[in-house]
Amino acid sequence: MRQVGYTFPGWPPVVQGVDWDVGEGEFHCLVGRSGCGKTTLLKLAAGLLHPDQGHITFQDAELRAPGPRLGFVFQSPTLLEWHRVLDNVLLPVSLQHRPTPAETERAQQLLAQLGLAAHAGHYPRQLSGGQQSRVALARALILEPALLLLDEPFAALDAITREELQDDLLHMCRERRTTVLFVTHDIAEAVYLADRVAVMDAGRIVEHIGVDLPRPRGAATRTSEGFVHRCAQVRLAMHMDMVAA
Ligand SMILES: Nc1ncnc2c1ncn2[C@@H]1O[C@H](COP(=O)(O)OP(=O)(O)OP(=O)(O)O)[C@@H](O)[C@H]1O
Repeated sequence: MRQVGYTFPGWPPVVQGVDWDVGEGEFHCLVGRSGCGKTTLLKLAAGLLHPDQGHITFQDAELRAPGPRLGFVFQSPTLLEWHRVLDNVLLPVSLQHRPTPAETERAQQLLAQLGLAAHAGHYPRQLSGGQQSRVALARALILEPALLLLDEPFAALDAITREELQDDLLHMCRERRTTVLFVTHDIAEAVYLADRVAVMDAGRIVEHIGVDLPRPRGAATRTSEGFVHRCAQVRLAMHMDMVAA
């Protein structure tokens, strides 16, 4: 992104002067206070909104090509209640053509990887919140997106389920070398997941913080000195030290 800006008509600018480079296969988290413009920036990245200043370019040939090479996971799972879990996962395929046996097999594999093999024939209302979030993740991955965009996908979950899903997400994305932009207001979540954390304030990215903690990450990461140090660095960039004072 180069000098990207966006203004809703009749309102002050929501995103201003954003420069953001995301390398192929990297995991970037975007943190910031409520209302600072994170979702709007993610929608710009997804092409759901178009910048009225600056530009966004994809160097990855797959993303430049036409077609759905981009996956999106929203804060609520947004599953279709009248479709079974397997059909929800296959929805992006069904919108294009009747799923082939190979695609159905792939959906089943994704569900199995996310611990949901036994739930393929269930309806969303028969699942817990965490299970529904996993289905939404499988649906976003079914077309093997080169870029995955997630907007606070685990915000409504309890702490343990959330940590499990963070590990699932990391594992699935590393395996596929998916490039990820993940919006959260949870600093620990951002540091645990990311290669880089972008800190946003009042429509601008005020700092990009590299997170060089070793991978694969796990329980030991969350209590390591490096992790605590990086969290403190992000807090400082968000001026949360002043709030605490
Ligand atoms: N359709 C709209 N029209 C006018 N203003 C909008 C519209 N959508 C969002 N805004 C404003 O843009 C600003 C940024 O909103 P955005 O949803 O991007 O913030 P956010 O950082 O994702 O917030 P949160 O963490 O609470 O989800 C807010 O002040 C919001 O009121």
